[in-house]
Amino acid sequence: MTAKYKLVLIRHGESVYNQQNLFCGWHDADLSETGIKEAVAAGQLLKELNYEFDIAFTSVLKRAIKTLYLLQEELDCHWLPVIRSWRLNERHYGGLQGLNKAQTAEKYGNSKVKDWRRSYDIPPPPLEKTDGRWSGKDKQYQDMDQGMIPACECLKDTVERTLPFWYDSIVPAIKSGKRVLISAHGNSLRGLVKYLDNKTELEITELNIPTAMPLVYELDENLRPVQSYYLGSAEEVAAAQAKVANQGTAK
Ligand SMILES: O=C(O)[C@@H](COP(=O)(O)O)OP(=O)(O)O
Repeated sequence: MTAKYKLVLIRHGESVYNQQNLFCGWHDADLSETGIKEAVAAGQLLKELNYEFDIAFTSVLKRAIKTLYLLQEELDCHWLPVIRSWRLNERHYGGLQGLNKAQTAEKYGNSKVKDWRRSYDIPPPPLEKTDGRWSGKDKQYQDMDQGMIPACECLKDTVERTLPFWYDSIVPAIKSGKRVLISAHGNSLRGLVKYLDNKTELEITELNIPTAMPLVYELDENLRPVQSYYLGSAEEVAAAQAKVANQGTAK
């Protein structure tokens, strides 16, 4: 198989919720100081390696939008068309949003928290519409059909709302020869990786995506992966992935 297209995926830099080890989901957390530095470093790395883009896609959450902006800053490409969609948002973490991951594991057990975080089809507990954390009150979603706003999502739900955007907006851009950058989230990207790599529901439970490490997909003419790799050393990537995996275990 010959690679025809290159696609770059990146999870945003560390957010303040990541820093405090809180479930974030659709909560619009900002980048932490570390997250800003991580995004700048990722942009510098892309620049050093001569990456250039023609279009970018991101979510409607500021941690992904600001990460993209910082990459554009380093790549000197603020002219880049940027398409934002709620369909690239993080998975909705329902009633877990705002709770500490390690404390939740102490309360419910590591295995339950791993099911909530990494299983394909086990959803976290739902949020009630009366809950102050209900996403329907956030400005981003005022024009959206309120019936589409999730109370919680498992990875399967996330994949089901991300893939229409992949097919309708991202695929045409790639096929027209545009070099595409996607700045998104741990789980919206896990869903996309599951789809691209055709991973099983079991395999995807062991996949963790680190913050602000560019993940390159080389795709053939049918957009099937020829190869994929992180930019950065294998040790660094493995350590960052292990750190993400361990966030959900009781301390
Ligand atoms: O919602 C969250 O807490 C994290 C992912 O959490 P885990 O599934 O890794 O617990 O999302 P992100 O920081 O990528 O937007």
